[in-house]
Formats: sequence, C-alpha cells, structure tokens
Amino acid sequence: MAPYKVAIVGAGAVGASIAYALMLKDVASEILINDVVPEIVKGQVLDLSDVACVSSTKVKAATSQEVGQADIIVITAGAKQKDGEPRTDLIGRNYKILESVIGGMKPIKPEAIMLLVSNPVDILTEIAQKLSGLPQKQVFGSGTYLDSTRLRAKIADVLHVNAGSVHAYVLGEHGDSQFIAWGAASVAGKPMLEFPEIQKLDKEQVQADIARKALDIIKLKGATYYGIGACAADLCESIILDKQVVRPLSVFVPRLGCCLSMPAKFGYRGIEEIYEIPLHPAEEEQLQTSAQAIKKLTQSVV
Ligand SMILES: NC(=O)C1=CN([C@@H]2O[C@H](COP(=O)(O)OP(=O)(O)OC[C@H]3O[C@@H](n4cnc5c(N)ncnc54)[C@H](O)[C@@H]3O)[C@@H](O)[C@H]2O)C=CC1
Ligand SMILES: CC(=O)C(=O)O
Repeated sequence: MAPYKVAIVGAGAVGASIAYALMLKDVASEILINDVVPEIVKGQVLDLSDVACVSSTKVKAATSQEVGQADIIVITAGAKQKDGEPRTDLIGRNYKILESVIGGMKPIKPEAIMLLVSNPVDILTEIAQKLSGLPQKQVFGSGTYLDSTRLRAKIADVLHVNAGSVHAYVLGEHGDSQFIAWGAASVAGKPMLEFPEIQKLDKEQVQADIARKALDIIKLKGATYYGIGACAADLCESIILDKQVVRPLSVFVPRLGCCLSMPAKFGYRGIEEIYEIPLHPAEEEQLQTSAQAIKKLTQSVV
C-alpha cells in the first residue's frame, strides 16, 4: 500500500467514529489524531490501537504541524448541537475553532484534501476554502451525503430493495433548508415518482423527517456519529483509491454563490466535476432558498 496519511482534527465522538470506520476499510497507512484536549487524543489512540489485529492502519497522536502534512485532513473539531438546537447556531463557536485549527496546521501540504464535517458544514467549507489557501476543488464538505443515506434507507424500506439500489439525493444545505430531488430519483432505472408506493407517501413529511433525523437522535442519545463515521470513511476511501464516484457533497457552486450540496465526482485530486441535476421548478426554488439561507448566515460571520 502506498503511504497514505489521514489526519482527523477533533477526537470526539465523530472523529473517533470516522477513524474506526476507516481503520476497518484498511486503505490508509496511518491515521493521525489531533485535539486540543491531550487526554482525549491519548485515550482514542489507545482505544483505536486495539483494532490493530483486523487493520494494518496505524493510529498515532499528531501535532497541528503534522496534521498539515497529511494527505487528507478531516475536520470534526468543534461544538455540537444541543437538544433542539439548529446546526446554524454553532457558527460563532465553530468559525473561531476552524480559524485556529487551520492557522495552526500551516503550511499545509499543497496536494492535501481537506474534508469538512463540523457544523454548519456548508458555511465552514466556504470559510475553509478561503483560510486554507488550498485550491477550491481540494476543500469540500460531507454535506448532505449523510441525509441522502437516511433518505435511501427510508425508500429502501418502502420499496423492499437494498438502499444501495436506491438512487436519490437530498441536496442544498446540510440543515433545515435541505430538500429531496424527487424528480431525479430512481430505482432500477424507473423514476421514483412512478412507483405506486412512493406516490402514496407524504413527500413533505418524508423531507421533514429526514431533515430532523439528527435532532431526533440527539434528543435520545446526545449526538450522532455512526452515520457520519461511515459516510466520511467512505469519502476518504474514495479519495485514496481515486474512485471517481459521485456523492452529494458540499462544494462551491458559482451560479448560487455559496457552498452547498450537489452531486459531485471526486478522487485523489479532489472534486473533478459538479453535476447540474435536473430539478423540478419547485425543487429549483428550494435550492435557491437553501442558497439564500446559507449566504445570509455566511455574510453575518465573514
Ligand atoms: N456533517 C455531518 O453530517 C455531521 C457533523 N457533526 C458535527 O461534528 C462536530 C463534532 O461532533 P462530536 O464529535 O459529536 O463532538 P464532540 O464534542 O464529541 O467532539 C468535538 C471535539 O472537538 C475538539 N476540539 C474543540 N476545539 C478544537 C480545536 N481547536 N482543535 C482540535 N480539536 C478541537 C473537542 O476537544 C472535542 O474533542 C460537531 O460540529 C457536529 O455538529 C456531527 C454529526 C454529523
Ligand atoms: C449532527 C448532524 O449534522 C447530523 O447527524 O446530520
């Protein structure tokens, strides 16, 4: 295996879940763990090192300078939502944390890929694109990949197919203004909206349920981490193996003037293409609304 270092900044529940899922994939040579709390780093490194018998990925603590020299830098540092709190309420705290995290890791390896996970992920992605100095295509966020997996699992239950066979996207903000691109969704090449079981669904309710699933989990157990752990590890694997897969990722979309999720193809050089998905007029309106919400909040902090 070519040496491939993945740094994870923020060693809380999300950072550790990503590290764990990525170790089980056995595609990275080294995972570097960084956090402002040394005890958390030490504890996570010790705990994760127990995965050694089923993974050849080594785990070690890293300084900010070492993080800056990794091939992939995953940012999970920052505050998480409390019960009932929208992701956007985190912006003040997490903007400051992101500034200090990126400032501390400079100079950054010019070819590094930076993957944003901390919330609100769309706004932090745009800020990281500016602060890191890396080419825009090398800095992106996990965006609505997690929301799309939630949707695909829901549809899979309704149609009794595997979620992997459901082609459907949640797009826009990884937040309250996200929306489902029903018109472009399909199973087995058949448009989703032609399935009688889908026609019977209350689509607005499904959209609302997917958008608030994070809060439902937070209410019950305080945080979400396994879903994003699996999604972010999949993104890291796709970068390392240069898979050129398409995922809904938070990327800068020039026509909308902000970062939000659109289907994007990516590999080890970063984002290769952003696709303009065919949207129904009402969906295009929701995309515009999502962009407006993100831009308004971004302007209030930068
Ligand atoms: N994009 C997505 O789909 C998801 C995003 N998240 C977000 O991920 C973030 C982390 O969530 P959790 O891990 O549950 O929180 P957590 O509280 O368990 O961990 C956060 C960690 O960040 C560390 N940290 C704070 N400032 C730091 C700095 N300057 N440098 C390095 N580390 C620093 C803290 O010490 C802590 O260990 C939150 O913003 C949360 O909203 C969570 C789930 C899904
Ligand atoms: C916390 C969060 O962003 C999520 O689980 O979707």
